[in-house]
Amino acid sequence: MKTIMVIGAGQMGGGIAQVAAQAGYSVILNDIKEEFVNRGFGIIDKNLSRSIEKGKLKAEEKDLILSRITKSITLQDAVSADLVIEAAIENMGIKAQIFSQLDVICPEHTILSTNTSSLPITEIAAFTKRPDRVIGMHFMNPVPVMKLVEVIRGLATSDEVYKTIEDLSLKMGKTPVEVNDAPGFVANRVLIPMINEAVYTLYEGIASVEAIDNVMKLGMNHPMGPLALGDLIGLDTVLSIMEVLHEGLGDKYRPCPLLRKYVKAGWLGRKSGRGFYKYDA
Ligand SMILES: CC(=O)CC(=O)SCCNC(=O)CCNC(=O)[C@H](O)C(C)(C)COP(=O)(O)OP(=O)(O)OC[C@H]1O[C@@H](n2cnc3c(N)ncnc32)[C@H](O)[C@@H]1OP(=O)(O)O
Ligand SMILES: NC(=O)C1=CN([C@@H]2O[C@H](COP(=O)(O)OP(=O)(O)OC[C@H]3O[C@@H](n4cnc5c(N)ncnc54)[C@H](OP(=O)(O)O)[C@@H]3O)[C@@H](O)[C@H]2O)C=CC1
Repeated sequence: MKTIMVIGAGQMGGGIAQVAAQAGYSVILNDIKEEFVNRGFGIIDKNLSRSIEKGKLKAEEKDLILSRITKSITLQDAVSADLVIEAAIENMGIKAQIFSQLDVICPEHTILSTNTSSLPITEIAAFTKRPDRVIGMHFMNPVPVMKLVEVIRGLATSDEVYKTIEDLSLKMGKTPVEVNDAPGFVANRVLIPMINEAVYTLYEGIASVEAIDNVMKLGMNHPMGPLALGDLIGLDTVLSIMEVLHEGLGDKYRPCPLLRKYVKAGWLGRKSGRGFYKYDA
């Protein structure tokens, strides 16, 4: 495998492109508009500069890593990809469109993977004529820091494709863990209801934002509180995942009305400058 195309240059796509380039792969970073690709590229540049300041990376290595990343605003560029990692927004309609187009554009050998945080891999695979070459590759946020990749087979995913993705995850410095194709997989089936429950405690006036986060940080040794973590993930993404859990697993996964309200207000967390906390632009 030589060339990896990453679709979606948001916080996840940017992070995935960075670790793939650091692992020595040629990377095509794609988004729908040039300004989004440039924004993703800029964050990678900043992350690498920070690593240089900390003495963890040599200055010349940064240029080499960046030179491996090509910017793209057309899906047609997937024609030269051996692997695609899709990290566009958490929306089945958009993913369906992307996968059906990729299936036409990509050569036969290309593996199509998705970083979806909750949507069924089998359903995404069914939008292609190569379901055996479709797989879930679920990175955690922030990608350069977090070790886990959940690897999720669809019903038809081949053993060869699974093994390739497992090996690639290791080459990217990650630890792959195999999980089954079910709503939210493992990570988000366990994590996101906790965040939703924290929003309910706020909604019901049980404690303030800071108090809720302090309880979980100081009481459970979590590196950040659940509301701050919701802001980091993106409240639109948290809501989308809760909706998938609710639909697939029943009423106990009902999204908190306050979460819906924040998303409707455009308070999406760090990426929009406001969520449960306020952030500098
Ligand atoms: C929704 C899904 O589908 C699945 C998910 O991803 S769920 C979310 C999973 N992620 C988590 O749970 C994250 C929980 N939080 C944490 O682990 C930590 O708070 C954190 C790593 C985000 C920040 O750690 P911290 O100690 O508070 O801050 P800080 O000292 O600034 O950063 C620690 C390191 O991470 C790096 N870092 C922090 N944020 C970063 C980012 N966005 N990109 C790259 N590197 C980052 C820092 O540079 C620093 O690196 P060094 O160790 O090399 O110095
Ligand atoms: N946030 C998280 O903690 C995690 C998220 N994920 C998953 O990763 C994926 C991306 O999430 P995240 O990076 O947080 O989201 P972001 O909103 O940060 O980024 C998504 C990017 O995809 C772009 N995009 C939208 N539609 C298309 C399209 N048709 N083609 C190409 N690019 C498109 C968006 O552009 P625009 O800005 O115009 O919408 C945006 O730049 C989602 O599936 C999410 O569930 C997985 C693990 C963790």
